[in-house]
Amino acid sequence: MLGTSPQGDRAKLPMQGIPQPTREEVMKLPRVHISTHPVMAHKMTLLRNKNTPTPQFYQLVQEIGALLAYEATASLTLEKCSIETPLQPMAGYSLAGGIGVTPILRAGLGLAEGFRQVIPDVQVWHLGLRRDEETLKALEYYNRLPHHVDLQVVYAVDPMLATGGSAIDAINILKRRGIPRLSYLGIIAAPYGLMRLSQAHPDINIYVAALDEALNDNGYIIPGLGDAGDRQFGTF
Ligand SMILES: O=P(O)(O)OC[C@H]1O[C@H](OP(=O)(O)OP(=O)(O)O)[C@H](O)[C@@H]1O
Ligand SMILES: O=c1cc[nH]c(=O)[nH]1
Ligand SMILES: [Mg+2]
Repeated sequence: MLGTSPQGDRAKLPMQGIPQPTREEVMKLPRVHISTHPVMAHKMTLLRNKNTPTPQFYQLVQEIGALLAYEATASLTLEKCSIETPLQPMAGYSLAGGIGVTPILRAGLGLAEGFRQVIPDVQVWHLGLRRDEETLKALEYYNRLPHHVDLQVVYAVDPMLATGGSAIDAINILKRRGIPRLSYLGIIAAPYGLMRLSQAHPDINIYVAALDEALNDNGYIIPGLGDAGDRQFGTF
């Protein structure tokens, strides 16, 4: 919220005057994957449209989550297994090791559902982070990460990578649990948040559906899609 000082001056907005990198400066960062799939571009346009109603928006977030999961899991390792088809035995493959998905509440919930449509056999580790809209700092309010970790990889999922504060904190929290391999999946990144996440955690892979222009003075991604949590859950 905009405030006024006792002298009557307008308080500074949180991103006002903060330099931001351009799209071109961040799109070549290592381990950053920006989707180029035409189906993704089609769904993204439907998602961004301000006239898309909540039920369709939530459905689209899940569909985009499934597409992102498909792209992000392309490098997972396989192990051989033996099965029998109705006709004969054969050697097949199964994904090696356990997989986890961490929705960053609330807005990550729809993405996690989409991820589970691609790989149903995942552990879901819920983590609640809420961005303080005045300071843009993330506050942790819920944590159901198990103490016993037997996963090969965890995907932190959250639609919006704005200042990057929530994503950086989420990855820090997951790293403290000793996950050997971590990735971040998001729908839209701002160059500023993408650069900060990549610098804070150069060892993780980052998958996003789109890279937008900038953050506005309030820390919202432009052109963006508005508030991803409110649009999924109808809380305007
Ligand atoms: O990169 P950042 O500047 O940290 O901003 C991004 C965060 O803000 C949004 O969540 P929000 O705090 O609105 O919570 P919500 O999911 O409950 O709507 C979004 O889903 C991210 O978690
Ligand atoms: O543009 C933004 C920034 C943060 N959170 C959102 O939901 N949207
Ligand atoms: Mg929100």
